[in-house]
Amino acid sequence: MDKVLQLIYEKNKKYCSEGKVASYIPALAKQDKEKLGIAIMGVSENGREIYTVGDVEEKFTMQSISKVFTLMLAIMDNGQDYVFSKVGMEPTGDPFNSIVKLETMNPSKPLNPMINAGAIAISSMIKGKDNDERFKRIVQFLEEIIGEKITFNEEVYLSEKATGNRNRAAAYFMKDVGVIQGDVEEILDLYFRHCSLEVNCIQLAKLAGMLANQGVSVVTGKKLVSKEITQLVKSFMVTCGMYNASGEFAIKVGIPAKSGVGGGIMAVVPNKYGVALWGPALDRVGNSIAGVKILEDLSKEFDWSIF
Ligand SMILES: NC(=O)CC[C@H](N)C(=O)O
Repeated sequence: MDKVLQLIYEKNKKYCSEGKVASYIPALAKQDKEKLGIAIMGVSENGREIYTVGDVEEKFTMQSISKVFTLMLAIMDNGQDYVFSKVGMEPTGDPFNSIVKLETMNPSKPLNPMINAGAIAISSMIKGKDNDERFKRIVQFLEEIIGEKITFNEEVYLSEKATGNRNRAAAYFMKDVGVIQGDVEEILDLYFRHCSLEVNCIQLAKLAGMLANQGVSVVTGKKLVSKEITQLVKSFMVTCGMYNASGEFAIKVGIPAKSGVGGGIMAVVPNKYGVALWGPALDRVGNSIAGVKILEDLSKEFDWSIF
């Protein structure tokens, strides 16, 4: 694995210069687009080693990858019936921050929990006496999976909070039509906070490992999520995880994956590997440009497609 990984890394490094770092969140524009890291965590009982190459120790913000974990918490807090009475299960051909379909859906609800509007609605369902407690529960959930502390990027959080007006528009619309209850600014604040949680590739591979391992932490061996819920979120990752490029990704790579505009991609090879990529240079839909190319090569090389 190590040798192949190195070759695939070298072959695809050039794509970094073809992409662009996200700049609509001003603090993300400071990221170095030449960074690239890959971490692959084995999940089988006798093969829990971790293979790495590149910038795997450096932290980046999870952004949309955090939506997978808030969705699991919201389902554990409220049950599937409630969650999906407010948020749909269908993919979209529109960008992740689009609000165009919010008004035309009947009944009015966001298409799925992986687009921004859906994830904001999911944030409103996380239980806790106040925002600090809700945020702490998200952090603790992630820490339980990887068995170590998770950090938070205050600069990115404040930057998005100051500029995230499209998300604000989606949230106020959803309040108006009854998709979300409660204080809109508080809900947005929780959403911006969980998007600004930081991981490195090694930690992200461990998070993916829990999903590959049907809800059992590969670090602590603790069962944290039911198999049913991990299947549900992996299905969303297949149909909606790579934004409006999810169809092409399913054809070319064929595994559940979720990307974030910080340049991270979390991918899952069921029962085998938790996979993490990080390259802040993004393609036109907002996925790590080198990350997607690397996943295509890895999937071909190791026959990862689930289809
Ligand atoms: N695609 C993403 O990673 C989007 C997350 C980002 N925080 C936003 O709301 O725009």
